[in-house]
Amino acid sequence: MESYSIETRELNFYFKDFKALSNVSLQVPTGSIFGFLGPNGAGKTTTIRILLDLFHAPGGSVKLFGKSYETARSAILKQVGALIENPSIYKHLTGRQNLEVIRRMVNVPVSRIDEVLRIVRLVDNADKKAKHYSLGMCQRLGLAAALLTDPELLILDEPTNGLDPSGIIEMRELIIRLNREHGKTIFLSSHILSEIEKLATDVAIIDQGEVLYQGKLDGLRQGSQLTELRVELNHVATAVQVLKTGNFTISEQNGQSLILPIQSRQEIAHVNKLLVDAGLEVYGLSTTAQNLESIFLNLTKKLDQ
Ligand SMILES: Nc1ncnc2c1ncn2[C@@H]1O[C@H](COP(=O)(O)OP(=O)(O)OP(=O)(O)O)[C@@H](O)[C@H]1O
Repeated sequence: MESYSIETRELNFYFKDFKALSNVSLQVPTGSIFGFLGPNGAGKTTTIRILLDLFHAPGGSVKLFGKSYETARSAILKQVGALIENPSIYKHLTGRQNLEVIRRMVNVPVSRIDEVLRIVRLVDNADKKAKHYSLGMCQRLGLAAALLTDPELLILDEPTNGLDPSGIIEMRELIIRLNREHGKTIFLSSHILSEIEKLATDVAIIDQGEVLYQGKLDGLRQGSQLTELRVELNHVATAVQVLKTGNFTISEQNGQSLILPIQSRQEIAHVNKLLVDAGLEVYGLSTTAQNLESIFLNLTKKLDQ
């Protein structure tokens, strides 16, 4: 049986009258890099705060390593390292001194500082003041701090946010190394599909507080029967109106053609008939398999309709 480092059931969360999370149930397999993907405002940070016991979701349940915070709070927190957006770093101290401040709080041997500096590849800059660090180096220092206790699970909220391309690549490689070489289970949030796609073994997609998909990334591709239909015709604007009236969603349009997701061959015939019956001239109909980006967009767009 698969074991889960994180398991939540039916998490609901309100900010006053606003429902930020709706029945969020997650299962994060031990050993996975689990991508928690959703647009801005989807509820990722709120979920992460609940996972770290910073917010409480009444009625729902949160288990980390099969234990709940009510009975095993300190045992759980010893096994979790977190990086939530920008880490708090004393800019007037060096990287090493920053780690020393935290080391004393978490009470691990001094030798661990060199170990984590090596893991995040900051050894050469360890004695520079943090005010001279790039954002990517600050993020890696934050991760080094989270690694001091050698936790089993890392929870990272948008760890590549704001980084330049080389910082993004370094952070991505670091996350993969932490998973493969150091055996960490990694839960990481992002609003960028291509980021998650390059890293994650498993994924959950959240939008407007609801989990829309959960499972392997490949399952998302295979599970989606959707393909895209490109229609070339004479009056695109009129065609858009006709198809919207027929309950189709248009994903793209330009002067000569439009693109819409379709689920079956019958829908192709139906689209064609609607357009011809409306007096339009259809010059071409062609289908392509949807890429992951448009599967994601379609999933998250459905809720807005
Ligand atoms: N303190 C708060 N008070 C009221 N509403 C809030 C508060 N914090 C978040 N929200 C709202 O709850 C929803 C979920 O926010 P959350 O920060 O969890 O989203 P997110 O997926 O992490 O987005 P982002 O990537 O933009 O941080 C959003 O609509 C947000 O505006």
